[in-house]
Formats: sequence, structure tokens, C-alpha cells
Amino acid sequence: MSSIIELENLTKNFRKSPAVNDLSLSIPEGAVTAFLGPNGAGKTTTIKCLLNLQVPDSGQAKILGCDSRKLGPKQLQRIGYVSENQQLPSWMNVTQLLDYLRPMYPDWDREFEKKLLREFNIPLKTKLRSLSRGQRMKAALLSSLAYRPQVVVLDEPFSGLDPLVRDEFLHGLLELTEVEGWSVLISSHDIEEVQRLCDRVTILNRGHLELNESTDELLERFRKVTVNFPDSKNLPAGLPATWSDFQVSGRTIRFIDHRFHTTTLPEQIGKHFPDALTHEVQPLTLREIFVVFAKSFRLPNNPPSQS
Ligand SMILES: Nc1ncnc2c1ncn2[C@@H]1O[C@H](COP(=O)(O)OP(=O)(O)OP(=O)(O)O)[C@@H](O)[C@H]1O
Repeated sequence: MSSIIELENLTKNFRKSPAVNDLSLSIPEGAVTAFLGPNGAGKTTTIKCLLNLQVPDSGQAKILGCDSRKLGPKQLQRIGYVSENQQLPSWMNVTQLLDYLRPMYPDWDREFEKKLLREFNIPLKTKLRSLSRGQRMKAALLSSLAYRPQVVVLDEPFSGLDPLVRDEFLHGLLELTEVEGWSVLISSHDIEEVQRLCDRVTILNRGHLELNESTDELLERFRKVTVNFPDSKNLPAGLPATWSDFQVSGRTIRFIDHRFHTTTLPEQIGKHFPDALTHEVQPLTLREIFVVFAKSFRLPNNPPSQS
């Protein structure tokens, strides 16, 4: 699979403090990639450098094979971008906004526009400034999708959307990415929502790349493990570095295995806990995996193991 987005040693400082720090990353074409990270991790700054809305201090960002600094109308007509703080012309209503945008995009699809309008159910004749936050987000989404972009970059797209609209939006986006083969980069803190969509997960922390992996592989390698003992138990020393988040409670020890394997885990348990009676394993959600990472970011020198 070729890359739709490439970052090479991208660095952006604000007052000499790095928001994005020597970030190299490749995002394959045709995938929906979740772009995750704690507050201030550098997600929005990365996206802005990618779309030439901010100038990096060093390194390079490329989208659709084009250096972001050289993006012109030809490329921008193939990129859909929606951000939480998007400025829309507030004096226009939705009909005027669409009339204004349509001529700028040769591939604008009127039928698709109508379909999205029906799904999003936005009042057409109310000025954008008088729409609710969620309605404005929907207007921004609609106007960025109706020209069938090849790559869609969404920065916190769910903010302000009520649960039903989130559901409709997710459903619509899923359908579109499957049918159209769009590439999507989606930055969000709504990880449950994002898990339903994403094929890949990228995690940033303090401007650095912490993880870039397929969702299936990630969900496959993380497990919650509960080990049961005949008597109360203390945590022994020398446990594998790929285990974390230990909880000791009476005759039970719980932990997270970052490299779960059906045959390796029983061997490891036999070695480290020879007196164990039984053990159980449970999968983690993407949100739970993200929390494991986020907790580790607060510990000195203790990042979770990568694949
Ligand atoms: N225009 C700016 N001026 C000064 N500092 C900035 C500016 N934009 C971002 N930063 C800083 O850069 C860092 C990264 O911010 P950024 O908005 O990229 O993070 P984020 O991952 O998108 O965060 P969030 O999830 O909270 O939206 C933060 O420390 C932020 O304070």
C-alpha cells in the first residue's frame, strides 16, 4: 500500500518549546487512521503543518505525494478538512455556503450533496452564526465531503455532535470509506467512536510518535490477565517488561499483557507464578489500551512496549 501522508523529521516549536518533535510517520492510502494522543500531544499542530496552515521549523510533510508547503488548488480539491475550530462565513446560510463552494470543486457531486443534506438534516435558511455548534460542524463536514475528496482530515469531528448525529456521521463515514476507498486521518478524544471506524492507530505524545499500528494487531496483542492463587500473594520481582498496570488484591493479581500470545502467556505464568491455580484473559477496548499508554506517559522512562 502506498502512503497518502508522509512526515519526515517534522518539527514545530512554539516559543522554543517543541509541539511536534522530529516526527516521522507514514500513513497508508485507503485506511482510516485514528490520530490519538493526550491533550497537547501535537496532533492539531501536525495536521496544520500537513495542510500548510502552519510552517514547520524543520522537516517535511507530504500529502497526496505533494510537499505541504506547495499545496495548490489541484491538491486542495482532493483533500477534505474539518476541524473543531473551523471558521465558516457566519453571515451565510447553508444554501449560500454550498452555492459559494460548489464552483471551486470540479468534482462536486450534487446528488451526494443532497444525500448528505438529507442525512444531516441541517436547516438550510438559517445563518451559520445562528446554527448550533453541532449543526455548524455538520455544515462544515458536508461542505468538505460533497466534492468526494481522496483524503479526509478530521480534527475532533465529533465535538458538539449529539449521540444520534455521531452515530449517523460514523455510519455515513464508514459507508463512504468502504465504498469510495477514501483515506481518512481522524484526530479525536472520542475513542469509542473512533474504534468503530479505524483500521490503524497512531499515538503521539509530546510531539513524538509512540505507536503506529493496525487496529487488529493492537487489539490482538493487548490482554487483561487475572491470575488466581490459593493464598494471598505479593507481587514477585523480575516480571516481564511487557506486563504493566499490576493490581494485587488478596488471592488475585491482575495486569495488562502488551504482547499477548496464547501459548506464551501460560508459559510465562508458569515461570513467574508457579503457585497459580488458574488464570483468565480478557480483551481490551481501544480506549482501555489508550489509557494504558496515557498512564505510562506520566511515568519517567516507562513507555509501554511497541510491537
Ligand atoms: N499557536 C500556538 N502558540 C503557542 N503554543 C501553541 C500554539 N499551538 C499549539 N501550541 C502548543 O503546542 C502543543 C501542542 O498543541 P496541539 O494543539 O498541537 O496539541 P493537540 O494534541 O492537538 O492537543 P488537544 O488534544 O488538547 O487538542 C501544546 O503544548 C500547545 O500549548
